[in-house]
Amino acid sequence: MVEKIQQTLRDSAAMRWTVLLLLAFAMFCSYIFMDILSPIKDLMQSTRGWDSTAFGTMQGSETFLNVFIFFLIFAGIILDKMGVRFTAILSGVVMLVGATINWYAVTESFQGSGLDTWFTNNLNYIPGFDELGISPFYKGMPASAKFAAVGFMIFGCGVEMAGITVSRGIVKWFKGREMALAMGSEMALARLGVASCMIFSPVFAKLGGNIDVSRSVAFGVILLLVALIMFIVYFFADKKLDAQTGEAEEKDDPFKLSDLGKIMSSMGFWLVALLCVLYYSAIFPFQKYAVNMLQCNLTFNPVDPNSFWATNTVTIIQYCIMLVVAAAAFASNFSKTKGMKYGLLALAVVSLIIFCYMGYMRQSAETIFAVFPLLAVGITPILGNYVDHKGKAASMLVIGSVLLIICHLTFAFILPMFQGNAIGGVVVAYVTILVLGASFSLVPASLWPSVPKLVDSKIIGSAYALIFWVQNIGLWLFPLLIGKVLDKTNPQLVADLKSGIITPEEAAISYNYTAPLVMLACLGGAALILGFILKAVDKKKGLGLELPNIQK
Ligand SMILES: C[C@H](NC(=O)[C@@H](N)CCCCN)C(=O)O
Repeated sequence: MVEKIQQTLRDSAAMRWTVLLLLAFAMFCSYIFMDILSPIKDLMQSTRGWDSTAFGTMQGSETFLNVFIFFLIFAGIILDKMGVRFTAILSGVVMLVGATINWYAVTESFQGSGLDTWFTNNLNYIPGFDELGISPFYKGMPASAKFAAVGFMIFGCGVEMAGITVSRGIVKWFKGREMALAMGSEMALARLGVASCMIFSPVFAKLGGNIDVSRSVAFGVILLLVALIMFIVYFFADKKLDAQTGEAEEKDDPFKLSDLGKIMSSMGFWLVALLCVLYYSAIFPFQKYAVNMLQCNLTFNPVDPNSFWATNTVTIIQYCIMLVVAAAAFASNFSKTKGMKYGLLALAVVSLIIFCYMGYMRQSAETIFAVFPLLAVGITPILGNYVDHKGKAASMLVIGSVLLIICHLTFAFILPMFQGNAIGGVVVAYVTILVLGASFSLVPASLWPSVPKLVDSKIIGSAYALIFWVQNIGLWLFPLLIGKVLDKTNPQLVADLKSGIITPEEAAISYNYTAPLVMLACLGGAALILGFILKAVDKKKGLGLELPNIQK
């Protein structure tokens, strides 16, 4: 009997976790590309002429095809029909194609090319969409931003397809085993990707003293090539598993259009889906502006370019410290003794303090914001473990929403009060970002494992595709809205920029972010109300959201 169990690849823990590493590393690379331009919004404005509206429209385009052409729903069908390994490779190729277009759009060679002229004169609107005000292009949008948006739209199809494929891949390899931990670990690595891009994207853009934003994007493209290689290696491992088990791919859990009806009739599902779109709309779109928001609100004293703190060696040291924080916090989940656990946590905390101190000494908004996903790396698996053993998922959704509101309001009203106070501003920024990081661990760690409690296990794939689709509506709308609100609520700055009174460099770091931040806090408020409704529905209908995943 034991011999028979040992026969398949997934029965070997080493093999299972190696497969998870392949999938998670592919997602790590994709999350790096997703936010590659976020920490260099100011450089996009000063070197490519992308104002906040152009930046926001380009960033929001990532989800356009998923939302309006229903690509995510098709992705679910492709995943069912063709299986995990085919879809993984397809998503890798789609991401790479989109990213390459995106890269070309921001290169020097695009400037003045035939494509530049064509995009300047064309694609000023999409009939039908423009009338509704939902076009990813507009008249006057810089050609580079339009072409970059085309690439980012294609990339967006690939990355969301990869998201649902990786989730199903994890289920395939970990079902009945450490599935929640595997999902939490995959999310943690994805968050590390965001932290990495916050640190490295500006470094590549400013490498050698001359600014070239396309270098950062090229770095992201290379990583997506690595992601594709990871998926190809996964392909062979997965094929071997199927050969061993004799199973045909994914035939046990097919995606059917009729399943959508079943899912849509579940009130609990809708509450979670709406909470997901509201919460994530206040996080991912914010992530794209956060570095610029800090640049606009904090007073940075220029660091002497010849000093130690201005060198790339410091960047690498700081990144290594970041890895120590992540690894120590992550490993504490697996420690056998209390001494070991607290020792690792103490190491994580001390390293985090050193990381924050270095961010302050470097006077750079990007390294200050990097602690946001970093905290999520450390505590998402810890909270996932808590949900597995103690439950309380609905309560965690409520607490996460409360923290989200507090953080956005602090950024909006308290942080600007510290303008001119270099140390006070950075301390308030760090504390708020860390609390936001805790919120961003509480919600994902409790939201995603709650979905299987709301729908039949046979239609879980369709449920994730649908929830991602609903979420993508917000992820498309809010980057765009933030950009528009920024330009509308800073009319003097926009006018001064147009008339040349201030330079693009000055304009890029002088926005007042109060209005967009209040808008994001309102999203948190709506998520909080839904959280309370969900708790009440859970109590009344016995959905089991507050119960542990692992029943003793
Ligand atoms: C697991 C979850 N992933 C998502 O929500 C994806 N739809 C990625 C969205 C990113 C869009 N820029 C997560 O990362 O918590």
